[in-house]
Amino acid sequence: MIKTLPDPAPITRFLRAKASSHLLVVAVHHFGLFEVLHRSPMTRSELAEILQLTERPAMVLFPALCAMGMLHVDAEEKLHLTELGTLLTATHPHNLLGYVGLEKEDPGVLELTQWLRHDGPPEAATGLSYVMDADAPSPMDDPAAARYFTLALAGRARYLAPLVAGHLPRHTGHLLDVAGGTGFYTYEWLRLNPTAQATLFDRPEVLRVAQELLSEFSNSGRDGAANVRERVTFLAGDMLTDPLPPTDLLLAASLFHDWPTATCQALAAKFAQVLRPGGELWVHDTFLDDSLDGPLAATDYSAMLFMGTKGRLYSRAEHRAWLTQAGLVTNHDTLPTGMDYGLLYARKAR
Ligand SMILES: C[S@@+](CC[C@H](N)C(=O)[O-])C[C@H]1O[C@@H](n2cnc3c(N)ncnc32)[C@H](O)[C@@H]1O
Repeated sequence: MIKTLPDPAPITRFLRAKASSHLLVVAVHHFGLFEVLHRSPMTRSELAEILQLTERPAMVLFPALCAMGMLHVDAEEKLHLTELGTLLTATHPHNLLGYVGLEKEDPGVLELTQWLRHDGPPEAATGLSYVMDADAPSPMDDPAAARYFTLALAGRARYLAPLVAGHLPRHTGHLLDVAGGTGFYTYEWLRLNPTAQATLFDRPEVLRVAQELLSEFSNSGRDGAANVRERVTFLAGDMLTDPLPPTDLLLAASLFHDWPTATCQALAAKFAQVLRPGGELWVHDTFLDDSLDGPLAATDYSAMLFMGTKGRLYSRAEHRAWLTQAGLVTNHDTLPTGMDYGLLYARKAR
């Protein structure tokens, strides 16, 4: 049935398209970015310093403006205005500053400006979804909010999980699905691997919802679905601080994009440690291009994540750097799944 469905990517692209609009207005009218670059091309870090942006906001804003065709990156890694971008500078006789300025007081634009300046909400960690750490109470630990946010991901997981499971190795061993949410990625993989075992690791309130969804999955009548239940262990915990069980395969689906770079590095190292020799760490996510200038679907998604979590989207090269630092062996395979998502993986030496 899944194969006959259209890829829902256009829906999520339109859903997130407001991010481009808001980022453009912020850059033009609240940060003066186009005037700065009009005076002189410069590297990302030089521009971030002038605009007083830290790494995460800069890595949301600059790739987005490149993806929109307003900036480009030269061979020396300097950002320039494109010819289109110069239409947003005051000295251009045909500039559109007044027209774009009609949106500068839009509440979404003002909120994004504030978040980019603070690298997050002005009051620490309030309003963040999908993350649980020591900074503030998490909605993922509130029964109603955990149910709401987990079920919000169910449609995406139902579509993508069979595609992900089809790419993951066939195995008789153990899969650890960290921050597994609904559990659909685990259930679909176990269906294809009839003697394997899996652990779904997440917050306790999320796992309550995942157990209900497993009942639905087990009773679906699909081939191999009925005996999945007896091969899943639900393990509640905090992936940042609690020990994780040893495993042959580890799946990190839509996980790294919720966290800042330093946390991603620490998690990659922790995940690598629990892999058995020859084990594999699989990442399922949307990736920025390694050139950090698109694609637009990714830069819009990255801005939406910036406004809701502690993370952003990262490039494959950024992921591979963490995995290599963690002692794993990476490769250059790119495995698209759907909805602008893809897989990458790294192996632990035997
Ligand atoms: C964006 S969702 C991804 C869920 C699932 N992997 C998917 O792709 O549908 C992030 C998940 O991370 C979980 N999470 C956040 N902080 C966590 C923590 N400290 N320990 C364990 N899980 C955590 C959340 O409860 C949520 O289910």
